[in-house]
Amino acid sequence: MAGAEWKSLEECLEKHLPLPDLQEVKRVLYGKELRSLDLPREAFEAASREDFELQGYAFEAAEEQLRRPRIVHVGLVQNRIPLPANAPVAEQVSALHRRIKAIVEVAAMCGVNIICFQEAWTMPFAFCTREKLPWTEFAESAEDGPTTRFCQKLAKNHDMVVVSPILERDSEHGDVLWNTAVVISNSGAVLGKTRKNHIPRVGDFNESTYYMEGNLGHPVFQTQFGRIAVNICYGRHHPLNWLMYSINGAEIIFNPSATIGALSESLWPIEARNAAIANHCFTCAINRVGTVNVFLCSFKAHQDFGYFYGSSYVAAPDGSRTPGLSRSQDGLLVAKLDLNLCQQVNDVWNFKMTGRYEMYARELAEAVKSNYSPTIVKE
Ligand SMILES: NC(=O)NCCC(=O)O
Repeated sequence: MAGAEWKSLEECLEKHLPLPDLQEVKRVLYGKELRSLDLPREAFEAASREDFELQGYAFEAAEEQLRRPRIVHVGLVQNRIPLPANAPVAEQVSALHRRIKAIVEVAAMCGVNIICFQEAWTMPFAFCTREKLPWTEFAESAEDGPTTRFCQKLAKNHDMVVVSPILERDSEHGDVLWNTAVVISNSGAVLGKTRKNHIPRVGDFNESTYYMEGNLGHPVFQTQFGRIAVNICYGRHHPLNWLMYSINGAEIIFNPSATIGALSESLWPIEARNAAIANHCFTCAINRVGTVNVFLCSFKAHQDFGYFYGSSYVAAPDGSRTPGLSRSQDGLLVAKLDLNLCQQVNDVWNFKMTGRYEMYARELAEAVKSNYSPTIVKE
């Protein structure tokens, strides 16, 4: 399995395919071609100084007579952990705050309205270890923890909605831990929070050791720039999880993740993109970068989690998608969306109209009963 040396699928295709073939391959793999965004030169200079990749693309929608375009710029951030996982907790968190501040400043230069960071962005992805300390020390209050206060400043200073996925400690309810995304309005106020509904039970992703299954359902947040929701990591394997955010009106669903090549890299380009198609909305898939292999873990087998392959991308309701960010470098992906595309595609494909939700609801209500017997027709 390739590590950092294999930069991206896109780079590989561009290197090896003759141009006419490349165009056809891209048409099939990525849908209609997206225009590159004309981002400011200073933004590229700052990104290069800070050593992260910057890419930008525009998704267009048809002009309408009665509605003006509903343009929003989203920013997706993927990053390594800047300090080793055995550095003091407070130093690791501060280093991550500094790193994200530098990237958000570039996002502001690019006119980003809504930015989302990777899953559990304030910590190394330590859930493979099954150890409690020091990892539980990274948990914070969603309402007024140091990271939320830090993000509130960013949001207000840059007039930007910030989606901040953290490990949450809920001290008002028995100190329970949750895998949470805090949504901070561009005014700087905490708009609310949403929690990861599905906990992985796969490989070394031993996350039920750390936090509970989300109990907040599928909230959608009305922001000044559009209605957004957050389907955290492993939730992307559950089509009904995406569906419920969409049923509640989400126009953009962020999917902050932490996943490794050996487990999921072949699923990655499909799942969020399929969710955008199936639900007539935009989806933003974000994955962290690099390895974490300095755990203080006593189980040797759990010391090296594998390679987090980045490759963050945005997909649109018409099935088109941006190229992925690098597999190996920190990055900021900026995408200009016209939210009118959601309704336009809905009117073409009609999945919301043709979906037989009432029938599924009735059948599912029966199927979850303990005395349910599946309908199998036999000779
Ligand atoms: N963080 C997390 O839920 N990872 C699970 C692995 C995956 O979904 O690819």
